[in-house]
Amino acid sequence: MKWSEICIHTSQEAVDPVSHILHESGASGVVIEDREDLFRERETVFGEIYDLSPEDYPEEGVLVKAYLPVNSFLKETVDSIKEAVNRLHVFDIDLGLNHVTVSEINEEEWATQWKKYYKPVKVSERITITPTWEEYTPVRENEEVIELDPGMAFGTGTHPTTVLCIQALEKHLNDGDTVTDVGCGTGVLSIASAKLGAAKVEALDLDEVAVKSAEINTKLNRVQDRVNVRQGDLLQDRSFDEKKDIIVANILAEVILDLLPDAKSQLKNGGKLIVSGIIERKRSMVKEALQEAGWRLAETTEMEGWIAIVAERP
Ligand SMILES: C[S@@+](CC[C@H](N)C(=O)[O-])C[C@H]1O[C@@H](n2cnc3c(N)ncnc32)[C@H](O)[C@@H]1O
Repeated sequence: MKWSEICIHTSQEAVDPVSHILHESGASGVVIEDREDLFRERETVFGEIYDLSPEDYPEEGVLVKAYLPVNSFLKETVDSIKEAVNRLHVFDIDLGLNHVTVSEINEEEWATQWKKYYKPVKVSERITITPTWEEYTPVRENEEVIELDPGMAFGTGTHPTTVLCIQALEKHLNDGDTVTDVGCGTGVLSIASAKLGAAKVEALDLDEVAVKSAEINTKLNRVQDRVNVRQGDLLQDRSFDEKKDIIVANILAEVILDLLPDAKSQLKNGGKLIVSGIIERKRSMVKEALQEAGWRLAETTEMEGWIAIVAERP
């Protein structure tokens, strides 16, 4: 997986709200570089001497840095961070230079760093996701564990949009259902579907790196007999003749709108469409499009500014 560093040059006054915005946007940790730290009197801990280097600090103001995974949501995430920071003006908060830069982190340097933040996570009542390098023993009777090696594809399984989709699958998927996972990334939603009882899952993604990753992960989780992974664009792959009980798509709002006509023709009567990847601002756009096309809205859920919608085929 690739990571981006987002660096916001701001004022001392804005450090807390800016850090909060970054955390809310999914950053695993925030680094604060404040020049005043160079001159602050400090206590030493067990004889440790703080040796701060002035060149690591800005001439004025404070740098607040955070790390975000490079994925198809990165641009949207950065745009919404900028918007949220700009809105702090409304509260009369001085934003200082308010200069935002985004840069990609050298993967090798970062490779060992980010693994520290990626631990087993319980994402729903039944599903826990754990990276392959962590030892994890289930603690509940009906717990299902998904082991993932995200590599370069999207989907550590912990992004709010993925979590919302897994929770929706847990609620709406019945034993023996058939599922199509559009934009499967690491295959996390296909694997979750199989573990929750799906009889057959078609997983597709445009990106060949994602397809490889999903193939590896389905084998790792021993569900390859029920999950068929292939490279494909949306639902335009006509080889999926059989109508499905569920279509799940964690893609951007605009792509979801393109998907609606095909989803309708490829779902059984009463079949469910689970979509996420929708930021709050685009919630009504997607809802209106679904309603106009006759879909019945069954459920809308929200996590950290992201929305998931479950709709029933008209
Ligand atoms: C946000 S990721 C979701 C990955 C995974 N399903 C999850 O929930 O973690 C979106 C995925 O959709 C794929 N994608 C984007 N547009 C697509 C399209 N038109 N057809 C198929 N896949 C697409 C991307 O390559 C990416 O892997």
